[in-house]
Order: sequence, then C-alpha cells, then structure tokens
Amino acid sequence: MSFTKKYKQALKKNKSFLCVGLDSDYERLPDCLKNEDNPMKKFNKEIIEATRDLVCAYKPNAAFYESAGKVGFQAWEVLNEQIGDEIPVIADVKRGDIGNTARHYAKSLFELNDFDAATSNPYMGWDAIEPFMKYDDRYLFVLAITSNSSAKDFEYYHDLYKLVSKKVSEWNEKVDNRLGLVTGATKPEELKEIRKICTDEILLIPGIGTQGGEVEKTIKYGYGGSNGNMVINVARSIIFASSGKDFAEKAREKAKYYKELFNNYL
Ligand SMILES: O=C(O)c1cc(=O)[nH]c(=O)n1[C@@H]1O[C@H](COP(=O)(O)O)[C@@H](O)[C@H]1O
Repeated sequence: MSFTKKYKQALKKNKSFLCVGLDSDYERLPDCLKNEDNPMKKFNKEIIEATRDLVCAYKPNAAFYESAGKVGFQAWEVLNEQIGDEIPVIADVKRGDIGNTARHYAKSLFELNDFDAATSNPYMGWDAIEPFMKYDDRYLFVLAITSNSSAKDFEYYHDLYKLVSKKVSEWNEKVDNRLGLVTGATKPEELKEIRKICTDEILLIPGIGTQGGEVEKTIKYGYGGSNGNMVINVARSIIFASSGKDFAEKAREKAKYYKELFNNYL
C-alpha cells in the first residue's frame, strides 16, 4: 500500500495527527532494559505497542540507530516488522546526493528496509530527489523551514524556504503528489506562508514538546486539504516520559495527551 493511502487510513482510524518520533537514544534507554539481548529493539517494541492506536505515523531518526552500532543496526532493520502494515514509517535520514549515490540511498531505504517514506535535504536539487521517486508508492519529505535556530543561516536567504516549497509543488505534478515538506513547529508564521504555496501537500511538522514549538498556530496554519495533511512529530517528550519500569505506560499517557491537544485545536 502507498504511503499516502496508509497515512490516510491511519489518520481516519486513530483520529490523530500525532507521529511518534522513535529517536531511541541508547544512552537514555530505561535501566530495566539493560539486560535485554537488544535493549533498543525491546524499547521500540514496547513504545510501539503502547502507542499504535494513537498515531498516524512513526518517524525513527537514523542518527540514533547508527550511533549505537550493531545493536542500533539490528533495531533499525526490524522497525517495519514491529510497526506492522497499518501505520506508515518515515525514515528520517535527510539524504541528498548526486543521482548515482541517491539511487543507493533509495534502494537501501525502500527495497532493503521497505520504509514508506523518507526525509531529504533539497540543497542539491531535483536529481538528488528523483531516484526516490522511482518507487512509485513511496513518499519523500523535503526540508523547507527547519525548527533549529541556525535555520536563519541559509533558509531565509532570498526566501529560500519559499522557493523550495514552490519547486516541490511544481515537481509534484510529475510525481503524482508524492513530495511533502518538513516545516518546524517553532516557526508558525513561515508554516503559514508554506501552506499558501503547498495547499494539499502533507507537512511533516517536528519541534513540539522539548523544542517548544507552537501547538495552536501549528494546527491552525498547518491544516490543509480535506483531511488536514499534517504529520506532527513528537519524540523525546513522549518516548522518554519516564525512565522507570513504567516507561511504556507513561509514553502512552503523553501520546494520548498530544493527540487530544492537537484535536482540540481543530
Ligand atoms: O526532519 C526532521 O524530522 C526534523 C526537522 C527539523 O526541522 N527539526 C527537527 O527536530 N527534526 C527532527 O525531528 C525530531 C525532533 O525530536 P524531539 O525534539 O525530541 O521531538 C528529531 O528526529 C529531529 O532530527
């Protein structure tokens, strides 16, 4: 099933714009898991089981898996299986490279690992994106305005984030609307501008929770098309809500809180 279809089904079933970020930092895993064969795998399993009816997507960020070495690679490889067929998985890898190399990134993410979507840095332009689009049921989220303070170094220059949004909207005509944008929740006014350009694209919106992003404005400005088209990511505030034995239970409570908070502003 395509990313878009899976996303829409999960949205409808769970009535939630929440995406749980599986940024399972090895150093922060609860002590009670330290004796497991693979603590990261077990942690993810518990978090997924505790939240799967509360989300429209999951977003694991590759950095946390790569930095854990073998344990991390093993945990990365089983994510799709652990999550199952009903919830889409966005591999946050921010890949962007010359076409020949990008082809291998796409193969790794969409063939070997079978993720539903990925993230990409658009700095190198269309030929860095095209190889991902050869997989005609997959989706790619392109960075437009990021949540960090140094976004100002490049992303505002000549309104670069708006140019990226315009390009994505243009490209979408040739790739059957399989490109979306990443727009940080810490920058709601820019999100509003992006939504004017990309009226129907799915927006991946990180930055709520630990980074202090704006919830009310995010929902107000981010909602697009007939069913909202937002994937609002929260990672640390949910998955590390407790470092005790009740970590999964507390993660569920937090996920429920965010799901309802988002829905209250609709
Ligand atoms: O592409 C992203 O997901 C992303 C873009 C951005 O502008 N800001 C941002 O925080 N992210 C990612 O979103 C997640 C945010 O995690 P928390 O701050 O713990 O909720 C991390 O995986 C970041 O790498």
